[in-house]
Amino acid sequence: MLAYDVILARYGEVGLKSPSVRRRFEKKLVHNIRSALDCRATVRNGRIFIYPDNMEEALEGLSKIFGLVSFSPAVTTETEFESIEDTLRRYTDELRSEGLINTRTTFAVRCRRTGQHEFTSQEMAAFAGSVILKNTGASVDLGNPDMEIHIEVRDQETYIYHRVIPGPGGLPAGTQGKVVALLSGGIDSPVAAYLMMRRGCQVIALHMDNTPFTSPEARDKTEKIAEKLAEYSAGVEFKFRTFSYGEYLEKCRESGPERMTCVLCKLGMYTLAEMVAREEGALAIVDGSSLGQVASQTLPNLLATRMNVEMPVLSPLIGMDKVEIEDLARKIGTYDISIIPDGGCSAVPAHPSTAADPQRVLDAARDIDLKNEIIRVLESGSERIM
Ligand SMILES: Nc1ncnc2c1ncn2[C@@H]1O[C@H](COP(=O)(O)OP(=O)(O)OP(=O)(O)O)[C@@H](O)[C@H]1O
Repeated sequence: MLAYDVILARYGEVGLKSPSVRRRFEKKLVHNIRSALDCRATVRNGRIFIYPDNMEEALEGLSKIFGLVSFSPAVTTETEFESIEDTLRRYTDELRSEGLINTRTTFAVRCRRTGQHEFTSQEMAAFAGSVILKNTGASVDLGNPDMEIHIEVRDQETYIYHRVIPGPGGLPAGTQGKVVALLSGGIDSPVAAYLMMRRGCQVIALHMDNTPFTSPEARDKTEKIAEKLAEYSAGVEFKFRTFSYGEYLEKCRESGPERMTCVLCKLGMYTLAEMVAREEGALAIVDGSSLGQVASQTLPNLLATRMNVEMPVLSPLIGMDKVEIEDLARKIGTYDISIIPDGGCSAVPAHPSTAADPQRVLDAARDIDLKNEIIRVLESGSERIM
């Protein structure tokens, strides 16, 4: 492998902020990178320079740092024609031995420059191009090359790289405040939590354990999903709390209309989520609803299940198709855990209500003494797993 000594990382939206917000975001981004990789990292002129001990591990780690648009492992050399020529020769020798460049391939040099130099960017690109051409026999194609080789001249140091690895985008974790994310063992809610984390939120993941209506596998799965999500939270605490919810669900079945069991279950969840959010200093609730996907996610039911809460309930998947959600779940690594069979929930009635009438839901909530039941769930305490 090439003897890379630094990673140049780029950030997008952070760069659009006002100078003071930008400084705060940059600081957080660097803090998160250092926590993930345990290495030196600094910001200079709109780039983050990262000096890891283990390059491959670092590249893997950076793919989970929100706020990064892309990053490139690079070789540093002095801004002298001789050193650049020498380094380019070694660099392209290595590319040749990896089969990435040869007499049948085309390349282009892209040069960027900051600082005062006695050459222009075009002159440097032309110089580098002629070195590469001589060393590899590859030909130049500026319009549609097989490979781009980048030369970034920054004052007295020059960086050479050819890989530009896409980052996850978004905003640095921990810059947008806290949310409580309702996490089931299903495919959707982990993706919803991930999307809010990508927008910079700190997540308190909340799981209602529906034992005896659900199996121990359902809870174990959710714990594994939480562990996976926590990988995207370097530099920021990720909490996972579970509450025993089975007794409340039993009360819904006993004292509520059968068809409304799922609606009352969800109404209770959002009610509990809001109480936990107040305890945790969170300002919103996140769930994995996607309009019309299942019986509980019709517009009337979305309205009925949120009637008790004042905080915004954010549903980042609301307009997404199942296939899109599944693709994202695969990409972030939660899909394979979510599809482990767990037996589902045995409290679901044969014909769940798909268009619950708000007034009837409120009446049913009163009949089962929902608020007090949920306060009891809250007071019986949660298990903090992470
Ligand atoms: N046991 C639970 N604990 C915490 N949150 C839950 C639980 N069950 C459901 N939720 C939340 O309610 C949302 C809607 O759940 P519902 O069962 O209607 O849909 P779903 O398509 O099965 O969702 P998912 O795929 O996320 O499980 C979920 O996306 C999740 O955010």
